[in-house]
Amino acid sequence: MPSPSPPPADADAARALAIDARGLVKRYGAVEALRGLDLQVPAGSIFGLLGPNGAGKSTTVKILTTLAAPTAGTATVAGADIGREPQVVRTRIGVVSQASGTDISLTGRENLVLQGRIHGQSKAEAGARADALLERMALAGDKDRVVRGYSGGMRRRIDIGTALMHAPQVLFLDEPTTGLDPEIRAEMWQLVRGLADDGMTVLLTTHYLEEADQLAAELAIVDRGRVVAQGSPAALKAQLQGDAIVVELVDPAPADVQDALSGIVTGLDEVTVDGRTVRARVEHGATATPQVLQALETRSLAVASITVSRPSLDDVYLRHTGRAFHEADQAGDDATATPPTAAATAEESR
Ligand SMILES: Nc1ncnc2c1ncn2[C@@H]1O[C@H](COP(=O)(O)OP(=O)(O)OP(=O)(O)O)[C@@H](O)[C@H]1O
Repeated sequence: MPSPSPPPADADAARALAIDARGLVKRYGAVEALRGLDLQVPAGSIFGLLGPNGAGKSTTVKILTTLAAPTAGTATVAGADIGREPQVVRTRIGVVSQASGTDISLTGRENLVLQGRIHGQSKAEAGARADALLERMALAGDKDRVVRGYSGGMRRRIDIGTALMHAPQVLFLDEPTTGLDPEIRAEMWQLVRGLADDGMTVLLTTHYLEEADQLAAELAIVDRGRVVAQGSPAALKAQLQGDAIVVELVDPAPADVQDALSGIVTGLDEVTVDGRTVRARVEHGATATPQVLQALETRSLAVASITVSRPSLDDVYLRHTGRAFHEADQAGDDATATPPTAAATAEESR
């Protein structure tokens, strides 16, 4: 006999999913951009897709927005199957890519109205919706100026307004704040939060850890074509016990520095070395700091600085990929490379 309210067999069954991707694979010739990517995005919230350059974020978005077909795997977006119902998917999604689709020779309002007309709206309907969105995007005062004269932040807002003209259920935002200064970035975050407050699902790709931390209710860390961790930023950080300890040495660290520290400092874990930087996890940062300093001094290794901090998303990334995020981001990832082991260091991504 089934119980009146059985617990869900699968946590995903208990929440409505705006995006449900299973086993996505994408090969470009010999390059395997996606290697079996799974992604479950709850409806009505901001979801961050976080990963360094080349991790596979853009490829994932291209597939989910029906611009590219997966080599293998399936996905539904806003309840429609990307393979069987691509037209339906397209009517239910809005896409803001890094390359703006806005016509800079038209006014802000003309761009939005044009988009509405393309989606089959009457002139009056498109005009009314454009005005409401321009108000929402804080562009009402500039709506009759040509976009060529807009600032970077204003252009980004016009791009978002244009993508919202047909009232999509899911909005894809690809690196929405790249190139914007911090003040404008904060304004953009407010705007995106407002969209989710109104029930829209926002899939945000970013390589800014802080952006993912601030904005995303939940995020997936993508590394070399796979999701290696998914959860709320707080939950992902909470999985890491203890403190992060980072030592900057004056000279490059010798290869055996890990052994030197692990043997002497109690409770030291996950030691990685990257040039002059030594990172580790410790149970109690305050207790371990003098021990670390002493161990390094015994080896005549001069210390430039030492910091102890609570786990950050950088630490989460390091835990799941074996590499520091900024290193992987700068290097770009080689999708054909062998995935690293947990003990791998940033050296591998070079
Ligand atoms: N059309 C293509 N042909 C060949 N290789 C490709 C193509 N598109 C992407 N790739 C490769 O697939 C991998 C994933 O690329 P993708 O653009 O999805 O990464 P990303 O995480 O979005 O990075 P970025 O932030 O730089 O856009 C990379 O190794 C990239 O070089």
